[in-house]
Amino acid sequence: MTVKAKICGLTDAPTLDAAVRAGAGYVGFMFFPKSPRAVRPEQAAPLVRSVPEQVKSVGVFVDPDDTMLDRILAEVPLDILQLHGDEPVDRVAEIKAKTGLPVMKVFKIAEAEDFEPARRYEQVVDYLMFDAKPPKESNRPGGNAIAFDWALLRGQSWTKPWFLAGGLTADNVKGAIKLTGAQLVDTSSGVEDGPGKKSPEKIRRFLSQLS
Ligand SMILES: O=C(O)c1ccccc1NCC(=O)[C@H](O)[C@H](O)COP(=O)(O)O
Repeated sequence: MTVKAKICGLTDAPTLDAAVRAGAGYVGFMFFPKSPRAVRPEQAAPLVRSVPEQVKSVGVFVDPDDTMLDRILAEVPLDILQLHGDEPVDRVAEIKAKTGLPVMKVFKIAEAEDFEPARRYEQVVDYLMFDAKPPKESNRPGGNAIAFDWALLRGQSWTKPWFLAGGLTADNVKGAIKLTGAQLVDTSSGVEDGPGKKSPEKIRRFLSQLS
């Protein structure tokens, strides 16, 4: 199976186009206002509508309430909801039932025991994502350009598809895949010239490493 990538934190048509043309399987849009990659619903809507059917549009949320989900989903035709906050398992199940959309739950990893909660969510979610635990000083739970110790994933098996995320770049993604066996990878900072400034060239370089 070819490894598929999610390019996260897209905010404009040129970089979305670069990701789609270079073969991204998933494209991500940030609905966390403190993120340097945040998009407003009216900004995201035309971008998501332009995405071809074979590429999945992922909305990234941090502990969203129903009002926020209703408002954004009324405008933006997302395919998958990525939950990047501290959503408990029953809230994740509620969001999935309420929206009818596949959900991806993110687990922030620094040591082996950080995988344990994922076992409780496995039956409920459609995808898992393993990302690095954010540094204490960060004002966001993801998109921090930090990798965790990928060796922690060795020997683990999961019943749902899972993404490897955190600090992935064109220079390290091949090694990360080799070490972990990941079939799905995610990057944001690694394809930027600065926080929130996606680079079409870096997106193409990253995706070229997967073929
Ligand atoms: O990217 C953000 O600003 C962000 C903010 C709050 C929650 C999640 C966020 N990003 C989600 C992603 O899926 C990122 O791609 C993932 O954390 C990896 O980021 P990076 O280490 O920058 O590649």
